[in-house]
Amino acid sequence: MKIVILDGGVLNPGDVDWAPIKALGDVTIYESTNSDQLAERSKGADVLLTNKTPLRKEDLPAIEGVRMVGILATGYNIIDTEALAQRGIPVCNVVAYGVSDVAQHAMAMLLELCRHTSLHTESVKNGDWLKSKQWCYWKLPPVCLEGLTMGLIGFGSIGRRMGELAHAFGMSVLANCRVPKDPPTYSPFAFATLEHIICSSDVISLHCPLTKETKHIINAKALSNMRKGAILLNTSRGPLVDEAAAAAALKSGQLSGLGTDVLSEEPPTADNPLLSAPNTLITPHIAWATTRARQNIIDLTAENIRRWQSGTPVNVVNGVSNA
Ligand SMILES: NC(=O)C1=CN([C@@H]2O[C@H](COP(=O)(O)OP(=O)(O)OC[C@H]3O[C@@H](n4cnc5c(N)ncnc54)[C@H](O)[C@@H]3O)[C@@H](O)[C@H]2O)C=CC1
Ligand SMILES: O=C(O)C(=O)CO
Repeated sequence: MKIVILDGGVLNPGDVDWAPIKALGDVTIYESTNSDQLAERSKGADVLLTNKTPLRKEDLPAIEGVRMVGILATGYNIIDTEALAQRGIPVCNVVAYGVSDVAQHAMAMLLELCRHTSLHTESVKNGDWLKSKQWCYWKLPPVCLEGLTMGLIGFGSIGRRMGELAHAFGMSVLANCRVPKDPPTYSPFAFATLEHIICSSDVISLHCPLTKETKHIINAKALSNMRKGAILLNTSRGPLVDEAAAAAALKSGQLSGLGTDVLSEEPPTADNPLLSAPNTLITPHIAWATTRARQNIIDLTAENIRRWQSGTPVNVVNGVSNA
């Protein structure tokens, strides 16, 4: 079996082990691949693996002969899954490889937005404490999470873990997802409509996939309906948020902070409005990138390929059960 990894460079710069995938056949690993290189590199491949290299309808002729596509990630918005389904090509993603990893990243941004540790460390190192007339000073008062409400949009693997972390910090938790079921045992917790979450949460954290329905789920209207001074967290996908509207809300104080690990374009262009927005933390899509989570992706992808090969595919996101 010939397996081609189109963009293995980010997933494995050398600190995790491709062995579980290499054990399955003849594996070729490319750092990254652009659309012009797709046809040549996919030639003869049975399995194509991509992390963020798009596979759109117009790319289908270039991947003629490929029998299975694996995404080295959970989110699969870079792939036209329907077009691949029409060709009978199953697309499998990696589920729950780094649930705590992503939730902890969202929580790290929330804590930084509430406790301002970097802001104050920078101020102290710049000499402000030496010059202070008082034994203590602050540039912004710290905020305590206990008693506040966390609104989760998306309550799958990561959203649920985020709910547990929020609960551990003494927050009430509201959650919205497509099919509300299996409520957690902690309290206070409630499933809620999107509208209710928008207007009743102190912190809103996004954990749903990017789809036609969720694009700009946080738009100017949603932002204006939020509590004054709410905090927004996005570790899912950049286009869930209308970035121009979010930047305006940060400038006006309608949002008191934004923590985002993702942007609408990655890498961003210099004119992205969030790059200059106040009270905004931006990390370069690294919530998933612990070594343990990246090794999990490799191990679970190998299992996806094995299951597909044996005729009992799992984690198929486009309904094609065999090829
Ligand atoms: N920043 C990073 O490094 C990472 C980001 N992600 C992103 O996080 C997202 C969530 O991951 P998981 O929790 O593992 O996925 P999951 O599939 O377990 O959960 C997704 C949840 O979103 C809900 N959902 C779907 N459409 C919705 C809608 N229109 N409105 C409200 N809820 C909706 C589903 O019902 C489900 O509860 C992924 O789709 C991916 O985009 C995932 C891993 C790493
Ligand atoms: O797994 C995902 O969806 C990520 O965003 C990391 O690649």
